[in-house]
Amino acid sequence: MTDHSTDGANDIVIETTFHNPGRPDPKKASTLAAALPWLKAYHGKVVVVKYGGNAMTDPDLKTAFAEDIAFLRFAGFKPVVVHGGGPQISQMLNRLGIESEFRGGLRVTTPEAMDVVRMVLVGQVQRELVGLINEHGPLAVGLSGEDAGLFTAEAANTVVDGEEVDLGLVGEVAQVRPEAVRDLIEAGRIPVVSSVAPDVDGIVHNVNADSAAAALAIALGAEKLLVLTDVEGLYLDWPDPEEVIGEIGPEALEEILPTLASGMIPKMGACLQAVKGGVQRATVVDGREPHAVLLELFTDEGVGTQVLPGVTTKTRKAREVEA
Ligand SMILES: Nc1ncnc2c1ncn2[C@@H]1O[C@H](COP(=O)(O)OP(=O)(O)O)[C@@H](O)[C@H]1O
Ligand SMILES: CC(=O)N[C@@H](CCC(=O)OP(=O)(O)O)C(=O)O
Repeated sequence: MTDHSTDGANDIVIETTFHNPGRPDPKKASTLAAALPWLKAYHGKVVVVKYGGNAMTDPDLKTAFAEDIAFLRFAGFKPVVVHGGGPQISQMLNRLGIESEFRGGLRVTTPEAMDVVRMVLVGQVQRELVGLINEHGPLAVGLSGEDAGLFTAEAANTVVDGEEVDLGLVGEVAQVRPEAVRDLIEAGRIPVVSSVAPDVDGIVHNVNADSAAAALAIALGAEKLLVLTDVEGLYLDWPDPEEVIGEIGPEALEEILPTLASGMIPKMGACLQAVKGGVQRATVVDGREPHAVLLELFTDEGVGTQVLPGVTTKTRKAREVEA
């Protein structure tokens, strides 16, 4: 870089290799230019971002998330947010003295607990995210599976240690009518979806947000499902933090799914469902990292765990060695 500053009398031109604080930093331009392939690849494409309750604990993280989502929209993506709020629901249930337990990564939901789930997800978490995104313009519109027939649920039970467990009012998405979400996207809005859904009789069920996000991503023909959580990705041998799986194909994931624990069961199940349903790739990333969405979508470094067809299982370390 050439600095044309002079000493006045002798017009000395000084050659410098460092950034002159008075001038634009060329590194910023190269960071922006490096995003070009991703901007081209995702232009006009639907990206469903699932924001887990565990990645919402810090106000700064939530602000950075809202910035990322607004950024995507202004960069020509079509972002759709599906949010969770498991820890926030548990906190409210505790405050109200209502007991709840998780079986196979899903909350056993009594009618009393269901009222709290709906109140916290739709009335609290969704409202807060809508407000944060709308600090960047009149963009976000909140809705739940109850709005415009978006989701129809059917009762879901699960098998734990070989035994069928009755989960109460837990549902899985049996049908999606994505028209309302599509209308919002086409109007330039950002849908923010809560994972509660009525069954055919109108009884509202508690749907795990990962599986709601997968069902919506499939129905919208999304390019990508991006899942933000509170771990770096899928650990090969949980809870040993040594190895994180960098990429895995659907067949291999299906094989290891029964060996997974707690919240990773519905999460990886949802990624599998999404990819099998035609979503190009599903990625689980660490939402505790500020701007995790931008880092994942605009860099080639491969953060988190990617599920995509046609790859052999690789840990992140193995991938780094290859690169
Ligand atoms: N193999 C694994 N790799 C990573 N995390 C795992 C694994 N098995 C279980 N977990 C647990 O799953 C949790 C993520 O699921 P969950 O708590 O439902 O997150 P979220 O609120 O983001 O949906 C992790 O915090 C971790 O405790
Ligand atoms: C059936 C079931 O377990 N539903 C979840 C819904 C919220 C959710 O999925 O939140 P996270 O994404 O933060 O885990 C629950 O009650 O906690």
